[in-house]
Amino acid sequence: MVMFTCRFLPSPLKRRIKEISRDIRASLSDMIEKREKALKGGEAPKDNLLDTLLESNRKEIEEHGKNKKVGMTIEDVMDECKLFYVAGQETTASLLVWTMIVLSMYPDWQARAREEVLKVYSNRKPDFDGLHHLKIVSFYHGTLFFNTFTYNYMFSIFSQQTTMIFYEVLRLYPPIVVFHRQVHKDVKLGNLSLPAGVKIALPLVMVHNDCKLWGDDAKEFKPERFSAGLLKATNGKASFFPFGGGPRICLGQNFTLLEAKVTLSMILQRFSVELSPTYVHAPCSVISLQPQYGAHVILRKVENKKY
Ligand code: HEM
Repeated sequence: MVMFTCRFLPSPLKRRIKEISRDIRASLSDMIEKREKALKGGEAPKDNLLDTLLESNRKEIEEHGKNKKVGMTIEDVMDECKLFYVAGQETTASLLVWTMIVLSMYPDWQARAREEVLKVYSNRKPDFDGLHHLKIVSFYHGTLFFNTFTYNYMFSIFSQQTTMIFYEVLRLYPPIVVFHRQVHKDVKLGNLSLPAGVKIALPLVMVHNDCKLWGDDAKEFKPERFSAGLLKATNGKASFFPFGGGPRICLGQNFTLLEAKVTLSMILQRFSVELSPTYVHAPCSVISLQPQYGAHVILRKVENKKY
């Protein structure tokens, strides 16, 4: 994979990428070895992704001992760890950065979100139960996606709470702006006939900003469009998919919204945020969507008697 994607890069850069890839592999392999030894030695699994993977793998192999095809290899475990890190870290950071920028641009929404956070948590550390009471930051919704399979899948594993502000940020500034797919067999899609093997790109950022789908105010930040739920906001159309869709939909979407809600709550409890005069609005996609010249925002401690 590294070889393929690096084909057109200058040699020193290719060498550096290979070095980094080797270092990551070595460090992961070392961690896995240590945890495997500890688990085999009877230590209780820790509550983290690596131990969960190793433990479930061990049980699977124990149950189907003679079948060599069962269970993950160390390479598989390493790939899963890398995938979760890459898929989860950059994207969540992008969501939070754009949220901070947008709340600096819309102080009224910032004030509404802070008021709600302080009402629910006061100066306490945000906990899971309180997240369900965040109406501006979150709301109850029926979810919508492309097909019954995905709908059921989403419905069954994700809580019904999501985020008005975060959804509007994800609509206007989706961390991943385009998906790629390869057609496996000849298929007719509307007026298009796609032969097997063709690669297609779906620029979701354009769909998210399309006036025909979202109305004349499509380019404006209006979290209230999600106030009655996703189904209502999209009018039943597949016009909002920051986490992809179908069987390969993002595994971390519920987790990321939870993580982002806790982080935003903690920031709003303590700080107000405003745009610096040096901020230049220039979204650009470098793996994830980023503010090209940085997120120049000014944080001020909130005048809150509780602090
Ligand atoms: C704002 C945050 C996030 C966004 C916008 C996002 C978006 C996406 C997108 C667009 C996909 C591809 C879906 C497709 O091809 O249809 C994806 C896949 C994935 N995401 Fe996320 N993601 C986010 C956070 C996370 C987090 C926090 C984790 C893990 C903790 C995570 C784990 C994954 C995994 C494992 C996949 C691959 C699923 C598969 O191929 O079966 N993501 N994500």
